Amino acid sequence: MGDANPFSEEFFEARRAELEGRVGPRRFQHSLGVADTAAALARVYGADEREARLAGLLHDWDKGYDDPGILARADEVGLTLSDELRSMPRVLHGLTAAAALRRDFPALPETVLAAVERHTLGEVAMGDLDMIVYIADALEPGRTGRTVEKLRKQMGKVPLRELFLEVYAYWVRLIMERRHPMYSRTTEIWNSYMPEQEVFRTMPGADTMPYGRP
Ligand SMILES: Nc1ncnc2c1ncn2[C@@H]1O[C@H](COP(=O)(O)OP(=O)(O)O)[C@@H](O)[C@H]1O
Repeated sequence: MGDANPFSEEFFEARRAELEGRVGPRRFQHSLGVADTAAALARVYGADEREARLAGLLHDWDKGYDDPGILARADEVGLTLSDELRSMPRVLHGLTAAAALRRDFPALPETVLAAVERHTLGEVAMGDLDMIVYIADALEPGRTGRTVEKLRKQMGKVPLRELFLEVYAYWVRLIMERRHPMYSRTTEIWNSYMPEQEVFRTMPGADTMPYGRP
């Protein structure tokens, strides 16, 4: 089963049914919305639709755990967490899901697992699929609000990376408005997409990871 072709309809349907038992009904509907939105974005931006649909379906695979549960899950799947991440259980489900899915379904491509892993906090040097799932998580039809509606209208109209940065900035604003703690690497991640950093990276002899290696 773990070796089944991850792009078959059987695999998708089996994970869909399993997901329904892992998360509540709203989260399940959200996941289906993210799968569809990610596939639509992949079509528009020239990425692999099947990978996008699958990563969208699986991104909240571990969202059903409560705070102590997700910390236990992190231990169970062998993650080594910094003290900071251990203090932020709400951001861990993508990291644990990627590790658990890699273990339980070894045929899943790393590109899909990376998109699942990065869907909450983002990362430096994200690929198209990573950005697509990050955006789809925020803009699937179940998400509401003026900013979401404005951003949704930009799907397919602005370059993928521009849309990703708009969505990332929207999330950072939300976290600040809600007075939630901000992951300390958020600035590093944001800066890595700024044009100044791109220029820096292309300079001969420049360290391509000026903020240190992950
Ligand atoms: N850079 C960040 N720093 C701290 N918390 C974050 C960051 N990005 C997202 N979060 C928080 O992580 C939680 C889970 O995010 P996510 O999985 O994307 O959203 P959702 O649960 O709405 O699908 C949210 O509470 C969000 O505010």
